[in-house]
Amino acid sequence: MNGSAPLSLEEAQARLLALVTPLSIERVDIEGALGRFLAEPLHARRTQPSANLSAMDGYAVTAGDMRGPWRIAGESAAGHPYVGPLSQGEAVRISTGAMLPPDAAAVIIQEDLTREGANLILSGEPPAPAHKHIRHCGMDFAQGVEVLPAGLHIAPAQMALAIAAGHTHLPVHRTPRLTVIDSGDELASDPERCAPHQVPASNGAMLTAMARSLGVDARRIGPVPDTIKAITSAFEASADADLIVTSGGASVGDHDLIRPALESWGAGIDFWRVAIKPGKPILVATRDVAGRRQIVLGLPGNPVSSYVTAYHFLLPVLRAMQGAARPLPMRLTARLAMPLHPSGRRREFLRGWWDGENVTVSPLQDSGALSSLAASNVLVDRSALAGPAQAGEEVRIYLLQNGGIA
Ligand SMILES: Nc1nc2c(c(=O)[nH]1)N[C@H]1C(S)=C(S)[C@@H](COP(=O)(O)OP(=O)(O)OC[C@H]3O[C@@H](n4cnc5c(N)ncnc54)[C@H](O)[C@@H]3O)O[C@H]1N2
Ligand code: MOO
Repeated sequence: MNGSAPLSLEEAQARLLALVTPLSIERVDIEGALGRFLAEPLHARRTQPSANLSAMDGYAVTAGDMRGPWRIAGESAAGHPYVGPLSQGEAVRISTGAMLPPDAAAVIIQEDLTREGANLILSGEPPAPAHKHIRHCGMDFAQGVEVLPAGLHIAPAQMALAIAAGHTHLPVHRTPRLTVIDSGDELASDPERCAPHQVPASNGAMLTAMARSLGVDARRIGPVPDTIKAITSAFEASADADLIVTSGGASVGDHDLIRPALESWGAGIDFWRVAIKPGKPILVATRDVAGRRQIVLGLPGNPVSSYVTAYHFLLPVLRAMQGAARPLPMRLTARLAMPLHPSGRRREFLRGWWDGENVTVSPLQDSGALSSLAASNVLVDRSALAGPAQAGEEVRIYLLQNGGIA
């Protein structure tokens, strides 16, 4: 394993996602489905709008009767339709969202009309085409059509559509159970009591928080000392987890014990090392027991390496377990606000700030520097062995917000 070459990011992501089977399907209350992924295509239970409606405030008139004058026959307000017949020479006062009387064929907006007692005179222009201000029955969707595909992320707009389509519950995949293990003798669980040879165990909380943003049921173990026995015990205590994430101990030092602990626990290592900076020593392992698969992600301990690998691997695998059709973050294009030095032998993800147009790369790119990560909203994607880049050149970026998915 030590001798094999690091995988590319895309190869490694594909190998990890190929290990995933989406979790079982359950039906949950629609608000509880927010942030999750639709497990089956959703069909409309009703037609929207379910009648012809006015899109403007004005007056409804019959076909071929666009010049007036008209006599005002009644009113159709939202929720209170006009039920009587409507003849040529008559108009019905109508508000936005109100049902069009069955005999009406046009709505003239009130700005184009003048009211004189019970009569109405055209003072502006009639609508062209005549049906311009009418929202026709089924304009949004018809009963029975697919309104949302399986695998879609359920955000507020998708939730609203599902409600409008007549649903109170949605099919989603069960949320993954995740265990996050901090490992390292130098880790202090209390940041207020941290000796100079120690470091606060910030990765566990950070990784748990990233996972919880996907609604995942995450729990933490540790900090766990650097012994194979202690790490193996932490794996054994994670028997119910679908996914186990470790941070630290993934590299090549004498105290980097995640790989031997995985082997002693009976897990098989699928791959170790990806040609990215930060994040090279990431590993992926699996343990299949009684027809159930547990996936282990061993993330590097450096805080920014942990974050970047969680962004590219942990969040995608959690989305895939929840049935996401597009589990990977999306890449956008931006312009550099400043020149960049040539890059090294690994593809690099540089912390930066994107103002919506230009991106400024942080001068501090050490993989231990949380300060520049916390001041960033994007990762700039630099290919391996890229030459110098000039200000104004296009670069690819990943948005950190919302894990980089829309
Ligand atoms: N000779 C080599 N040394 C290293 C290599 C290499 O290829 N050859 N790779 C380097 C790279 S790249 C990385 S990334 C690191 C990752 O190493 P580990 O995953 O073994 O991480 P640790 O050594 O345990 O810790 C690194 C660093 O991060 C701090 N840390 C660890 N856990 C936490 C935590 N839960 N919260 C906050 N900070 C944490 C730890 O104290 C260390 O400072 O290896 C390089 N070495
Ligand atoms: O991959 Mo390490 O994450 O360069 O610091």
